Amino acid sequence: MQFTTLTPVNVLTGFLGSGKTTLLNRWVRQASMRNTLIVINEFGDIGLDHQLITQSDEQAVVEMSSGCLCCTLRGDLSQTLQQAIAALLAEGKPAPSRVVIETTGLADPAPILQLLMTDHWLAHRFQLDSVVCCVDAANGEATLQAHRESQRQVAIADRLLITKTDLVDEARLAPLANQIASINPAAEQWQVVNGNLSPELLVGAGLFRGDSQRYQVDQWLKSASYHVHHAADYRADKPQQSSISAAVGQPTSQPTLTRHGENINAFCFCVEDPITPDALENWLDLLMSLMGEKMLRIKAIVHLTDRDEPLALHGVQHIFHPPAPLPPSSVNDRVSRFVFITQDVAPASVAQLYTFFTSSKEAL
Ligand SMILES: Nc1nc2c(ncn2[C@@H]2O[C@H](COP(=O)(O)OP(=O)(O)OP(=O)(O)O)[C@@H](O)[C@H]2O)c(=O)[nH]1
Repeated sequence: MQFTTLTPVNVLTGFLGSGKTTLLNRWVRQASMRNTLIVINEFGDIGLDHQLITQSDEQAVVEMSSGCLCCTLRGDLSQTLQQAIAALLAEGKPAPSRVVIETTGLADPAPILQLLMTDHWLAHRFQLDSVVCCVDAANGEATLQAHRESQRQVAIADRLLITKTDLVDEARLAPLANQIASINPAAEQWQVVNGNLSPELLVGAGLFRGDSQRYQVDQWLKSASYHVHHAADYRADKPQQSSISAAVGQPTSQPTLTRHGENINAFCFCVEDPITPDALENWLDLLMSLMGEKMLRIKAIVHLTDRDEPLALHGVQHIFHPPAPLPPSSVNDRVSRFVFITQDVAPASVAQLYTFFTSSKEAL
């Protein structure tokens, strides 16, 4: 896979009224956002948000209304971008150097990420750079309790912005910050008033940074932010978890229990020895077919028995991006690390399925 020519895409999500448009308006006015194509998805025939974006010659704003990108408009994203880019070129303007997609407040961002991986035209031209999620400081806690979409938006994000912090006391911010960190421990958190935040903090969460021309494996995977489960601890001959996973300083492994009884789990599964390609394929295939809907996001650096260079994997629900080979120098060891963000799937289920395929491989 060739990363260098792909245009970065930032997905801006967050529940209804959480401050997405306010942020976008400030964000795209920054000099570093020149030549950005903004796609705004709104419900209803007469969307308003696109009118709230200050337009200039340096940005193009296109609106996708009458439906939600995560449900009914999936096929339209590719068409919308193709038309918008063709229109820019016809006006003698350059193709965009970045695309920002603002979702509806009720959107599940996972299908939008899937689209970027599966749509042939999109996948060959764009790569996900970051998912930015706004969480309203005043309503965020209640919204998270009540709305599954809001939990999934937080769980899948690379950057979590607590917005409207001018409306609440410091004392109310801490519980919300803890709540969203328990759902998504690896995402950077920032507090924002009226969308005022440096644009540099919102971008650059992808595996490859075009501006630096390098792979940023640690910043992308952030495996150290998660509670770690080791494959060796789940072997049939070793029923007890070792003390490694209970080491001091490990993030909590407590799932975040929502009102609907759904657990968001964010964890890292480590495999010390290189994995056979068959075991990897069988394990991931079964995971996706049994639990795909509940796999919000998977990122992994994988070492296989039959190749020296590590592979980067990125999956959303049932879909995986084609594996990207990385230069061996981009990692420090041969440990495979899989970061999972799941809804209602315990780490033990993922680990035990892995054990099944690896310990019984002679029988397969
Ligand atoms: N006090 C305060 N109000 C804010 C802030 N950010 C946004 N708002 C207000 O909150 C309301 C909703 O903000 P929007 O930016 O439209 O939120 P949105 O997420 O785009 O809303 P939808 O498109 O309806 O989902 C607006 O009235 C904003 O002016 C903030 O930091 N402080």
